[in-house]
Amino acid sequence: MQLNPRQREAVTYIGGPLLVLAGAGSGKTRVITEKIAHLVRHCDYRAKDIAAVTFTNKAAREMKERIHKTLGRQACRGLRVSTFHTLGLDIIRRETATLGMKPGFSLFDDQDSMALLKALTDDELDVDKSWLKLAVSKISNWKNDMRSPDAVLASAEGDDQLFAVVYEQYQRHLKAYNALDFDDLILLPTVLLRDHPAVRERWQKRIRYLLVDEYQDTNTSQYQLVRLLVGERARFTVVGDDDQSIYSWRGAQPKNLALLQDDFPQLRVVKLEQNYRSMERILKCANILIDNNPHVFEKRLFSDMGYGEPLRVIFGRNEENEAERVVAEIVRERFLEKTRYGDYAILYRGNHQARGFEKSLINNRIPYKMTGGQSFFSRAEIKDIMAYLRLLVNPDDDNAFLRIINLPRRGIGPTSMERIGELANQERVSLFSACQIHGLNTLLSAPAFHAVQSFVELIQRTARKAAEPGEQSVHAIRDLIKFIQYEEWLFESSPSPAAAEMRMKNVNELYRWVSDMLKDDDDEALSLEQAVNKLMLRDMLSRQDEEDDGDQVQLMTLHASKGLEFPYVFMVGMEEGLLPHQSSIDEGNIEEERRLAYVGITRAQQRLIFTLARERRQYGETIRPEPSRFLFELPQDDVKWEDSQTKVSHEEKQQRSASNIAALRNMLKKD
Ligand SMILES: Nc1ncnc2c1ncn2[C@@H]1O[C@H](COP(=O)(O)OP(=O)(O)OP(=O)(O)O)[C@@H](O)[C@H]1O
Ligand SMILES: [Mg+2]
Repeated sequence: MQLNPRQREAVTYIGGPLLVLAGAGSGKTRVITEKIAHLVRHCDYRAKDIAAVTFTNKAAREMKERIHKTLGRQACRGLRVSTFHTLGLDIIRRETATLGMKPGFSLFDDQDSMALLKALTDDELDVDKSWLKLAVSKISNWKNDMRSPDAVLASAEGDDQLFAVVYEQYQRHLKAYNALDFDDLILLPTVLLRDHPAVRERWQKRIRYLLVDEYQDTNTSQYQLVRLLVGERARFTVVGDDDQSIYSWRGAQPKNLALLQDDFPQLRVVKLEQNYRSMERILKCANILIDNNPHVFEKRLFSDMGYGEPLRVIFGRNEENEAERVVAEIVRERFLEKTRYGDYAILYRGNHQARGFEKSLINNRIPYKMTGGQSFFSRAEIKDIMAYLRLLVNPDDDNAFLRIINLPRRGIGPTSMERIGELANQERVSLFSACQIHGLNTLLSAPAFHAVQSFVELIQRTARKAAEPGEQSVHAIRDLIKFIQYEEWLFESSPSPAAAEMRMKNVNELYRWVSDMLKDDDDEALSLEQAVNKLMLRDMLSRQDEEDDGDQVQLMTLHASKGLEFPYVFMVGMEEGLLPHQSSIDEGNIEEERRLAYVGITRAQQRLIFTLARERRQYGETIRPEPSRFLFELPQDDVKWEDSQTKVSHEEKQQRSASNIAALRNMLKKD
């Protein structure tokens, strides 16, 4: 592939700081990878002198692969390609002594931070979830703005005074726990480099050239880190697009783009104008949409990939039907056009929207991969309940047994477990069988023995009921979850009631999922054993594929899709309240949502389909959402809305498409 003249200029210019400012798909990331190769091949740089920073782990992985392909693995040794946070962690790890930290620190995620804040405030204040969230975000913002607790305490007014006190305590406790939160990963190295000239010099020598992708999403402390790392020599290239700035909620400052020019007067700016990713029509729609936002920088973007087909808008009856229709579309195209599953991406605003799509893909046996957001089956609560189900269908499943024998707690401790284990070994039977061996009572304490007995009875009783067809087995599972008081256990063991509620919602979802399989109306009802195996297989497959992007439909949030591209894209949930998100509507922050829509649209290479639901369940009630305002901002000549005829004929169409899928599936099976 030939670089165009502007790209070549950006790649070969190493005389001073460089900013590449250009729209989506114009080859900014490409410039970064080519430039790394150029530095190693033609300039006096070794791979280990170079660091490249991207925004997500996935993007870092992809970038590394691209460079490996160009330079070969060997030549890439020591090259740092990572996210800001990983780079920060790297610096912290090597500088624990200067930082006055004990080695072996732990990292706190948002949930941990919330739990700590709750513990700190519990005695004196009666705080609710939204207060805690506000506290977390205030503290995060202060950290991103590099303001220490002391500085905040000195200047805080009104409500902020209380938050400042909490910030100070929170920070003290983190230190006592030898723990860091997410924002510390940037803040600590930044402060360290700022205050210790010797350390700063060491790192400036270590990282002789710095490249930053998605520069528009850096926040103040990240920008300071960049400044400190590049120092006076200012050997760096940053690339970005102000129209794709979508992280203001994490303190990202698109104005950092302008700031760069002030801080580095010798900055060279290169603009790229050709988009090599998308068909012209897709690009036109993206450009027209984003024109509704005010602009600081003038940018043009054209494509000569051909005009392409119209963008489409598809309606689902409800959210389930929306997911079914997307999957039907994929199945149909794959059959008719011989496309690959891996060519499809389903993009949504929030992770909670993914569930229905996962379900529909699984039901149709379509491989998929979910990026970011935790996949359903890796959640602890799902693993717990799955372990119960596995034990019901296979009492000899020792792993399942071990997971749940004392969960929820029933007083069967490690000593008892050891004894049961020894007995099982001795008799060469499974743990569950060992629990039924005469003589176990002499090995365990009386309470532990009784607990084991009632556990065995519970499993046997439920397994008998669950082996009956349809309704009966569904009830058996429902009764089991109630009987073990799993919900109460979640509330006891979760960091917050909100977390417990969310986990219980997942459990209910799994329950609904299994029930549907057990009492399928079209004679396809599965036995519990079949259902459990199907789910397990799905789980194993998805784990196996965690690292490799095989031929799988990609599921991710719009935020996570930044920088990526796919031949066929579905932007789902195109409704007021979802995109733009309700909280942004309330806060009047539509511009950021529009940029998010722009990011989504510009991921598509050949085909783009928007979907939405006519009805959606939300907090227990059914709402009838309005189509997203962004759909109306597109040039309507280029958008084909699915005709919204009367409901009856609409449903007829649904049925027809459902029976079409069944037919297609049968044909594919024969393939
Ligand atoms: N000169 C070129 N000739 C042909 N294809 C190119 C050229 N430059 C880039 N491309 C291709 O265009 C696509 C988009 O490039 P890239 O991902 O680098 O764009 P980007 O500006 O980083 O986009 P985004 O803003 O979405 O991150 C990639 O498939 C890339 O390989
Ligand atoms: Mg990019």
